[in-house]
Amino acid sequence: MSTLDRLSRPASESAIEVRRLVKTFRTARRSPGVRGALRALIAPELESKTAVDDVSFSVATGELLALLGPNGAGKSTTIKVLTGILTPTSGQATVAGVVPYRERERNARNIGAVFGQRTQLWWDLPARESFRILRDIYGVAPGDYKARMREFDELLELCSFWDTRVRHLSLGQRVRCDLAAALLHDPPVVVLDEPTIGMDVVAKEQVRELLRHQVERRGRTVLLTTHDMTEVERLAERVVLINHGRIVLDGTLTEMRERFGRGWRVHVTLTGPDERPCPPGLTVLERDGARLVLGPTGGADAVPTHQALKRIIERYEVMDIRVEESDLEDVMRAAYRDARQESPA
Ligand SMILES: Nc1ncnc2c1ncn2[C@@H]1O[C@H](COP(=O)(O)OP(=O)(O)OP(=O)(O)O)[C@@H](O)[C@H]1O
Repeated sequence: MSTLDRLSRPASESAIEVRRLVKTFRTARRSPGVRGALRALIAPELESKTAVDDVSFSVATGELLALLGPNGAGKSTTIKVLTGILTPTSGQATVAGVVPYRERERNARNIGAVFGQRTQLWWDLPARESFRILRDIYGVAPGDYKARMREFDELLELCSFWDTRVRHLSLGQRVRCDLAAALLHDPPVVVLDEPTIGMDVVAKEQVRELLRHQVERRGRTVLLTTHDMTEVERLAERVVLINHGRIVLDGTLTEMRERFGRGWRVHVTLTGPDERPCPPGLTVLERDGARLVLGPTGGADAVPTHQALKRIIERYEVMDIRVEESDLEDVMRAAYRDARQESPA
């Protein structure tokens, strides 16, 4: 599918469909010591771990979706099913209409994958050689290869290190090469598992810029996992939040803030201590002499912030006033805490 085809497709068509996906791993339980090792060898005691538990979501063509969740939530397992590395225990997944674990080769043409913690390049070869091998594997035409490498170099500044062996690249350089390699065959879908883990701020921004470019200009569909909330804020409009293998929320960033954010607070410094009751619709959350922290009574939507500010200024003699919104890190902390409380023991 060419970039032109992708850009002219209706945005609602799903590029990724995950329906009632379940993945259970069976592993041998090992008791400590030599006896335990022997027992595990002769009569292994198997235990089951359900990493993904009835997960359904879809990603529209040309959309960037962030798959979020705490450590061990089931994000990588979901991504591995989409790349065809893992076969689900039940349920199903399709990527650009192909069932990844049934048609791995066809799926490989439709999907580019980046695993921040692992490289897909040839460890002992210079990065440039890996690109040439991938070019031949995927049959990328020489003109396209040249044009794409030029574009990747402009966005990711690859040429200063692409003659270095992959094993000698720094983490940031290696992931930038991995990204270019994943996009070289122009796949309509890209999945990235923590692509910017351990990167410096400049390298992170380059990767984000490239992803934005891929979605907005190339019409690519991107599924991203990350623990970096700045990344989520800069790139994603929609998020799927999972915990213990189950979906906790599928919605926009605004919906996530509304559900898990603690809303806004107003920090006020008065000209002197003032014991008068606070204005209607507001509650004093903290009081320290002339300093007050006020919040809405009965949820963030109870009073609009501009009304709250007006009422505070009318009631008190104010020296300084500032509104504090809970940031995305706070929202995620609350979401993970909530999900933990709701999850099965
Ligand atoms: N091959 C495997 N065998 C057994 N258990 C596994 C296997 N792979 C993953 N798990 C378990 O499945 C659960 C989900 O793991 P997964 O790697 O999908 O989490 P994650 O959301 O990607 O976490 P993180 O943010 O730490 O990368 C974890 O409890 C993990 O220990």
